[in-house]
Amino acid sequence: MKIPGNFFLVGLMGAGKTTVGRALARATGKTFYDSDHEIEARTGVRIPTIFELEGETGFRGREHDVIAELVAMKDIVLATGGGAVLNPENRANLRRGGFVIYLRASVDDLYLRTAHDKNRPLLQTANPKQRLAELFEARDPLYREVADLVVDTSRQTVQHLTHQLLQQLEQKAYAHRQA
Ligand SMILES: Nc1ncnc2c1ncn2[C@@H]1O[C@H](COP(=O)(O)OP(=O)(O)OP(=O)(O)O)[C@@H](O)[C@H]1O
Ligand SMILES: O=C(O)C1=C[C@@H](O)[C@@H](O)[C@H](O)C1
Ligand SMILES: [Mg+2]
Repeated sequence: MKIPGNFFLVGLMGAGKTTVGRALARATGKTFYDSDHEIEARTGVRIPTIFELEGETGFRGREHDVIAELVAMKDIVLATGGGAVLNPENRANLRRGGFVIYLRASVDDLYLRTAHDKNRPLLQTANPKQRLAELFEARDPLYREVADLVVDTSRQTVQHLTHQLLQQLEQKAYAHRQA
C-alpha cells in the first residue's frame, strides 16, 4: 500500500531522525530530506562553523527558512534538526504540512549515540550528558505538542523501528489524511 503524504521526524540529537528517516523514505518510496544537511549544502560549511560565525540565532534563522520551504513539498520524509521545534512557526509549519513522528530515546541512549560525534555544537561542553538531560526536559513537551505519533527508540534496532513505523503509518497516516 502506498502511504500518502509527508512524514516529518522530530526528536533530540541522537534519536535517529536522520538514520530512521532515510530508511523510512527508502521503504515508502518517498524523497528524503534532512534540514541539517540542506543547511550545510546551501551554505557550503558544516553546522559548527555556522554556529561559530553566526551564533545559534543565525543557525535558527536558516533552519526556519529551510523547514518552511521543505514542508511545502509533496511526498517527502524530512528529518528535522533537534532544535527545530523551539520556533513556534516551525511547529505550526510541521503540523500543517504532514504527519509528525517523535522519535524518543532515553538520555543514556542519546548520550551513547552522540558521544563520538563532534558535529553537534550544543554538546561540545564539559558534561554533554547533563546537557542532553537539560535539553530533554525542555524539549520533550514541545516534541509531544507537534507529534501525531510518539515512538520509543531505546533498545530497538533501526531495522525494527522502520518496520514498526511502517505498520503504524499505514493505519494512522491514512486516517489522518481523511480527517
Ligand atoms: N535505534 C538505534 N539504535 C542504535 N543506534 C542508533 C539508533 N538510531 C540511530 N542510531 C545511531 O545513533 C547515531 C545518531 O543517529 P542520527 O544521526 O540518525 O540522529 P539524529 O536524530 O538525526 O541527530 P541530530 O539531531 O543531531 O541530527 C548514529 O550513529 C546512528 O547510527
Ligand atoms: O538539538 C539541537 O539544537 C541541534 C540538533 C542538530 O540536529 C543540529 O540542528 C544542531 O546541531 C542543533
Ligand atoms: Mg540528524
